[in-house]
Amino acid sequence: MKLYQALRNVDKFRTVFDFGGRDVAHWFPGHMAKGLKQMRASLRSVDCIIEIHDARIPFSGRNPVFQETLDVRPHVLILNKMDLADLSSKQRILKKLEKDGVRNVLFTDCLKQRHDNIKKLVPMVMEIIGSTPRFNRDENTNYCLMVIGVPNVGKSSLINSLRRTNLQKGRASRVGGEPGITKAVLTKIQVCERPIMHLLDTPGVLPPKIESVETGMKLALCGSILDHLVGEDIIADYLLYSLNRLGKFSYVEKYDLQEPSDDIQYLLKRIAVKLGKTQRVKAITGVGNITVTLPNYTAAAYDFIRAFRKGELGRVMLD
Ligand SMILES: Nc1nc2c(ncn2[C@@H]2O[C@H](COP(=O)(O)OP(=O)(O)OP(=O)(O)O)[C@@H](O)[C@H]2O)c(=O)[nH]1
Repeated sequence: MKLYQALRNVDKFRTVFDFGGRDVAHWFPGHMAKGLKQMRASLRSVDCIIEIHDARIPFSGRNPVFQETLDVRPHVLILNKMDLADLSSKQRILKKLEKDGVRNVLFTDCLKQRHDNIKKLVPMVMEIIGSTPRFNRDENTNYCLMVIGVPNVGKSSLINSLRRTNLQKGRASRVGGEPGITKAVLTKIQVCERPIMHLLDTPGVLPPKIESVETGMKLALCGSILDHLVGEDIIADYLLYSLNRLGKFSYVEKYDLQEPSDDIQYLLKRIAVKLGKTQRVKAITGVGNITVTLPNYTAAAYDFIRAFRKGELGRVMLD
């Protein structure tokens, strides 16, 4: 995509997104409150909290209930899916997090077979625990960590990655493409032999109250809220708005457009035609029956969102 071509359009892009008076209350399934309660109850036996969040939204959608635990236990924030994130402003992110009291941050890509930062986690945790008086069991050399995070952020993948790295063992935790796959509450899984370290895997929990519709939309875009609860069409529109705002125009070439567009209907039509996601519908008109070809907007929206989540539309920073 030629930059000058794209820049010609910049004035045409929306500068704010119209959420159309949406209410996020129903995006938070009730069963998550139960998960949170169980996690709180288990905190006593935990030496360190590993909070995992999406690197594309380092400030949005972290559960404030998790943040409360920061004062209670040592804490590491893992910003996962770094392969999908534009980390050119990494220093700004780290500074802002530090201002918010988050000092131990690690960026990870859990899909990589061997990732250096995954190797760093155990030593980092040991150092943090070592510099904090151990609360409950001075003599005990076994460590217990709790992994927390919003749905679909990669908790299971992290655990599997740690086991691969530290124990040369395979999968212990089921990885899923849909939010809410980790259903069994608090499974204890060993991730290291020396020292003996266990992790409590927890179900993904969303904040009880999502701070704004925009935060909800960012969580949805990153796959933490079931698409149909929010609506594929609006997620796709928010994605287009975000890509344009960030100047990420690789969708133009991918979908054979002439130039960037801010019109989601137009884009979805093009995607539907390109991918053959169209339906032939019989229409009865005043002059007889005709067959028209209609784009399947929902299927096209889904494809657009999926391409983004696979990283095919470029790396982004949504915060
Ligand atoms: N690109 C990318 N994808 C990842 C990464 N880590 C995990 N994923 C993918 O994200 C999806 C969710 O991963 P899981 O490990 O099941 O996430 P989870 O947090 O355990 O999910 P819940 O059980 O729903 O809470 C899967 O499709 C993973 O393959 C990463 O570092 N990069």
